[in-house]
Amino acid sequence: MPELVFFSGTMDCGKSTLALQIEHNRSTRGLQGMIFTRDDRAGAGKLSSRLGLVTDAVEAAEGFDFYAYLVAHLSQGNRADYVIVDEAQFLAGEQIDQLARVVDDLELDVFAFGITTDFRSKLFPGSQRLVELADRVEVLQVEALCWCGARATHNARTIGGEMVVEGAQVVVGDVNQSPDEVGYEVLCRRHHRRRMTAAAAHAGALSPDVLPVDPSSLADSVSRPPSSRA
Ligand SMILES: Nc1ncnc2c1ncn2[C@@H]1O[C@H](COP(=O)(O)OP(=O)(O)O)[C@@H](O)[C@H]1O
Ligand SMILES: Cc1cn([C@H]2C[C@H](O)[C@@H](COP(=O)(O)O)O2)c(=O)[nH]c1=O
Repeated sequence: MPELVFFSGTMDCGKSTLALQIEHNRSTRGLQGMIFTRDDRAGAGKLSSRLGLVTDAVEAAEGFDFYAYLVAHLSQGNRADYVIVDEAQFLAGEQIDQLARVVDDLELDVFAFGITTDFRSKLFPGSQRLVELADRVEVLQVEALCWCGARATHNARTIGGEMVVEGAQVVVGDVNQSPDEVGYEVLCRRHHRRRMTAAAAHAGALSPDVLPVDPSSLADSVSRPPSSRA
């Protein structure tokens, strides 16, 4: 049975790499895929991974009709055995409905890849509809890590290393940006809630406010046995 599968995770957890691997494994066995993306960092009509791999893709801009495109493609005598869609979070809900129809009526597997939530930890419209409609939701197993070492589950938007919570839902960008650019950082929920990025944690560690203790009293307490301390 063909399936609509949503591969989800935070930014930088390997979704585009997996999309390219699925494409590679199937195309080397003679299958023909249709690859779509929207607003990839590498530019329009590209599906790119941070490992350096990139492939051409059809840019599924606002208003693009997946079902009509594939029906036209097939009825012109072209082949499509499966469909890959990257950056699926950016799609409209109705475009995800079209992908479900591609699975059910055209009987093609559709593999969609995207982040689930935005920088405010709210669902993107495309991801919401995928969670509602997908046959399977697969959370990527190569976990991205928060600076504290816990599994990263949330995406923070940063300016100068500080987490921001105001702004447009869609701002194309990357992790590890220079401090003056808008960037992103993956965090565990605890640190996303506290708006504590790596830079904020580092600044806090260096701040004299973190340990409001007189250094001389510390020296005093370690030189005396615990029983004699106040
Ligand atoms: N220099 C590197 N060496 C090994 N793995 C890397 C390197 N750079 C990035 N990666 C891997 O690539 C992943 C990001 O892959 P990518 O497909 O671009 O992520 P996503 O599409 O989920 O944002 C990182 O989590 C890491 O596992
Ligand atoms: C959290 C968040 C992310 N984005 C953008 C930033 C990137 O261009 C993509 C995610 O790409 P990746 O391959 O998964 O790293 O989404 C955004 O526009 N708004 C957000 O809140």
